[in-house]
Amino acid sequence: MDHLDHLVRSGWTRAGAADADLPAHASRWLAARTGLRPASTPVAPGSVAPVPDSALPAAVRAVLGSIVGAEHVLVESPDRLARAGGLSYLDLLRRRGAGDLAVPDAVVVPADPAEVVRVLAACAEHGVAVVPFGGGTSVVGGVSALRGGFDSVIALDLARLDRLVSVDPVSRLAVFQAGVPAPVAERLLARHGFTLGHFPQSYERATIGGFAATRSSGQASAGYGRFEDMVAGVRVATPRGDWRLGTAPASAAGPDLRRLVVGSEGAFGVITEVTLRVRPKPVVSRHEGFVLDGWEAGAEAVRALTQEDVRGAVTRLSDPEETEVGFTMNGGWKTRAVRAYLRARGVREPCLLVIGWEASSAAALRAKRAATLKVLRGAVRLGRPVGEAWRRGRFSGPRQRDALMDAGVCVETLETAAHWSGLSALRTAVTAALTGSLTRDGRRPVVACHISHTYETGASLYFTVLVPRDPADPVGQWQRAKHAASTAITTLGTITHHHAVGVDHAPYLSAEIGDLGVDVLRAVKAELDPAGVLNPGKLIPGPATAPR
Ligand SMILES: Cc1cc2nc3c(=O)[nH]c(=O)nc-3n(C[C@H](O)[C@H](O)[C@H](O)COP(=O)(O)OP(=O)(O)OC[C@H]3O[C@@H](n4cnc5c(N)ncnc54)[C@H](O)[C@@H]3O)c2cc1C
Repeated sequence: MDHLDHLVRSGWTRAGAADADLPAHASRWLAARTGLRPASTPVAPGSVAPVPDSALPAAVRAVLGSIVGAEHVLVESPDRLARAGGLSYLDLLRRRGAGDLAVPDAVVVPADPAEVVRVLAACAEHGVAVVPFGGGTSVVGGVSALRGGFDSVIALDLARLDRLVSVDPVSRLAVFQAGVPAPVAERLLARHGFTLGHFPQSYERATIGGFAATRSSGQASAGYGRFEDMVAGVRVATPRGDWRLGTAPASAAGPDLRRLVVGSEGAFGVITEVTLRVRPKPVVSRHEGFVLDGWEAGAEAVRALTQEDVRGAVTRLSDPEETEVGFTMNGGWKTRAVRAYLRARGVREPCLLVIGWEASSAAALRAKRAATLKVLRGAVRLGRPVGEAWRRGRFSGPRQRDALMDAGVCVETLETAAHWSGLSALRTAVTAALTGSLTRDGRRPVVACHISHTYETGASLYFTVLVPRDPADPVGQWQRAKHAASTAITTLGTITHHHAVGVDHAPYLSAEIGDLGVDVLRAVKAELDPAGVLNPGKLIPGPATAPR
């Protein structure tokens, strides 16, 4: 299956680090700033993980083959290794040979929703754990092949559920099968003049079903909303049968059960179709860069833009550290000129703000932009080149992860959100927790942060961490830092704004939703998945969810 080959990977890109080398000036800066030394050699590059023999009994394999076709039950090592986890730093480390890697016993690739229902019924009957697998971009352990209490586990790859089922241009609705990757969805919608407007950084790989299962949020969320806001209906396969929800634009028929499915991370059922609200494709767009002096001024400006409803579809504020990292990674005479200009304007702590407007006409865009500029009177304008450079590179950040890992860097991200009144305290606490945990033996972390999803009442915070890898304990180094950050987050914000719970956040869930909330999730799971085969160890805290 050609389209799955790229999933056998040690990194984000097909070619690994070769896709995005680390420029020499960036390596020099990292060495000076973090203490990175050439001695910080990478763990073995490439996929060196051992693949155990498949534990799936031959009789069960035959049953699954009778449902999806024997050729769609894959048991070869590369196919299984390809679905052994997602794309977190720890996932990538494990594929490079550090720590234990959970490998599924088989990959089952059904063709349609009916086959998914039958596969789930068979797995429930035979006691086989099922890990739904979309694009495999989870960064929280969501696609780790955990068995729970079962002897075997399959990855249920949704790649063949790849159709745009229908478009209703009058109601502006489109029904997609769950395995459609985001770029394909956009291409299919463009033929009808529509867009979803959902562009997370994982856009190039993630799927419609994965977005719905994780309550994803894209870079243009200020204009188009979170993915859950786009979901008008869902079709879900459960071990107890097919379930469809969402028949009208609004309803008072009891609690909104779609909300129970969206964000259920494959623990309640497998989403097979999603009905999505679509929007006319914008005719014009424009991205510009601005600089505010200091985090507080920047956050205040973003709050004003949001609460006065004049932000762009993209509204993204970097803190001083992230702005500095961006300047340094770019390098070159243009960056030097920008720095000199900002100094001349008296800016001491530059915070880059990128605004992207979209509209159906040039006049409408001009009006939107004018309203934004009125609120941004105190900002230094850097103009289109800076904004458009961000737009061009908006999916390329992850490519540099491979090169950074090869250079011996621990590189990872985490995210949270809080109300405006508590946002800066949350940023300070998480930065301090990460810095405190990772400053060791001459290693000094870079902890950078940005706001990229804004709401009337608050915003998300997204942290990027760079620190020389601890060669003695690379896995433990990040686990301790993540635990420190998560502990700080539980008192001030949400444990996850858009990455979902997976394995990594499950131990912190009850602090947010209460033990009663966890019991409600357990009760729903028991009803929909009585045998407990669906994605064990994910979402719902339990013995399998100790911090990784
Ligand atoms: C570099 C990088 C950047 C990222 N940027 C963003 C971002 O900007 N915004 C954002 O929201 N997220 C981001 N993510 C996280 C990730 O891309 C999202 O969680 C995405 O929604 C996952 O989609 P996927 O198809 O890859 O799902 P997968 O990773 O395959 O699965 C995610 C979870 O959902 C379950 N699942 C998948 N499909 C289904 C289904 N059809 N039915 C039921 N359960 C299912 C899986 O079992 C798993 O628990 C990023 C990840 C990476 C690696």
